[in-house]
Amino acid sequence: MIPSKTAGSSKVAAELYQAFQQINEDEVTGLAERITKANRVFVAGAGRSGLMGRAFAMRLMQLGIPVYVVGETVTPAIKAGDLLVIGSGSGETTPLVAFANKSASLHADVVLITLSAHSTIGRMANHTITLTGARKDQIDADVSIQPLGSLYEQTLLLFYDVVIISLMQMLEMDTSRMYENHANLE
Ligand SMILES: O=C([C@H](O)CO)[C@H](O)[C@H](O)COP(=O)(O)O
Repeated sequence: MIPSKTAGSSKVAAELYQAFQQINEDEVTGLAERITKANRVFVAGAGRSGLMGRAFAMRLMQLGIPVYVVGETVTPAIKAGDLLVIGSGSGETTPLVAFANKSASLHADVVLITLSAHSTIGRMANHTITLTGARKDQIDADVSIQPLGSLYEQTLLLFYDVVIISLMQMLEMDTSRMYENHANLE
């Protein structure tokens, strides 16, 4: 579908607002609690979904939470007691299926944030959080004027940011303490 020339920004804002209204607050606090209970947090995702995961990992680090991005050279082995957070709209992206499988076999906690709760990763995860949006392969779906999985990826980023706010409350952290952990080699 080719978007019309008018009102693109207000349509994007409206569909993002609608997608975000579907988010259950219990899912936000539930993920925040899982993060506080985990020994370490591993964040995984591919492509644009992975970029949102990296942004989330940065904020977790600034909160003082031990966190790694899967695929980085300094990322160690996942173990029982750790948490793997996967952001995948399809829940079918091949390397992420392998990460979920390996983590589950090692008894790490696996959480998937997705559009597809019944996907391959959804069936393996200990917990699945379902967001609203268009899957990247549903190119004719009438869910969004944006291409591919953009609406899902934006909603994922905002969901991650709301989890950070919940963690700030739980850990009694404020933005000035988080700023102390901000990168200074940039
Ligand atoms: O980069 C992506 C693509 O541009 C879709 O908008 C996806 O985020 C990437 O392909 C990963 O897909 P999912 O695992 O299905 O989120």
